[in-house]
Amino acid sequence: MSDIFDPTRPAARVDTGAAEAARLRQARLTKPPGSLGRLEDAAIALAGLQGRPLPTLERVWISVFAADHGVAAEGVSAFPQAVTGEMVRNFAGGGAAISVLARQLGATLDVVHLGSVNDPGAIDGVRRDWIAPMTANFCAGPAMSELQLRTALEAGAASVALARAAGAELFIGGEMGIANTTSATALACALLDAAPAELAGAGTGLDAAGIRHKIRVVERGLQRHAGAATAMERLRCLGGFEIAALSGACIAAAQAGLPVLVDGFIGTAAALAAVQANAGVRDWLLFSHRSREHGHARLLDALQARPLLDLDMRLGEASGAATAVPLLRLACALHAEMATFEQAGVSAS
Ligand SMILES: O=C(O)c1ccc[n+]([C@@H]2O[C@H](COP(=O)([O-])O)[C@@H](O)[C@H]2O)c1
Ligand SMILES: Cc1cc2nc[nH]c2cc1C
Repeated sequence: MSDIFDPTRPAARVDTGAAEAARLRQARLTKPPGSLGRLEDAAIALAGLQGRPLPTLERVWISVFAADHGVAAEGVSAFPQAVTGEMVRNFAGGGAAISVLARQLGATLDVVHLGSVNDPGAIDGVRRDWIAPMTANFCAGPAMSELQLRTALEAGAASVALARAAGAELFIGGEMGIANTTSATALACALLDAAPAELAGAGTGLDAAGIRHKIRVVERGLQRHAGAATAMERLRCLGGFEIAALSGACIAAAQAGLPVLVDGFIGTAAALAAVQANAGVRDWLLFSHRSREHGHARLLDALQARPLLDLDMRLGEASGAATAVPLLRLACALHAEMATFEQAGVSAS
């Protein structure tokens, strides 16, 4: 495999033989066929993705990418921009939601700082892959230069390479970036040819007037970048460093044959950009939850994705994906450890 990250290189093939073996096993387990519902589907899907009839999820890797957004200057978030850099420290210090969830899961938490306005310098436990303090305000020009987009995509691919080297069986990408729901909304509108009012939501907690203002900001961005015709160009003009890193991670994981569990609204917008750039990526994506963020359901529909959970979460940081891991682990354990009708001497239909 080449070391140079090429987003257009095709995704790996899913092992349909392993998935079929898992399907046959499910039919022989001591339960009415289909009675474990989507836990059965999850085990079968993971078997195909991991290329073995008995999938496991012992080693879970979580990368959280953090970056600031120039569009924050338009007053589109309920929180100040300084929070992005402050939360980077909190991730590494163990006090953020994802820090707790990762500890509970025994998962690796990889924190990647791509840029924030209050540069804290080196922080223990944070990988610094600095691009710039923030993106440019997309109302005024492209959010990223071509080099910045490439660097951000590669940051995601580099995290996937680390996950693989650590033997990860599942990759989870998360994000932190004040104003990034505005970026993700603009990107999603461009990718889906949707109106901002259909996709814009409260983010960290805007009121109705705040959401109306956010819609106008997204409209200005879309007008400014109406000429962006490809998924990657839309990502460059309207996205963010952490969003592009998530897209790069989805693509690199799919190319390497590592399943990805997608998080919330921002993660799904990044995944959609990845799939539009490289269609085979879709096969490698599992969807964890439906975020409370208004536009998430529409994004999930566009990807024909049915997430496992619907808990009104809207935090980001990979928190929704991490919360779904215990369910996936239960699906694997049921699949591997239940007795068959034959073994248990139970009469089949
Ligand atoms: O993941 C989600 O669905 C989600 C929904 C709303 C907000 N967030 C988080 O909130 C931040 C962005 O919100 P905002 O209002 O500043 O655009 C960013 O750090 C995200 O991780 C995340
Ligand atoms: C405190 C805080 C934590 C977050 N984590 C992800 N997005 C966030 C936004 C805020 C404001």
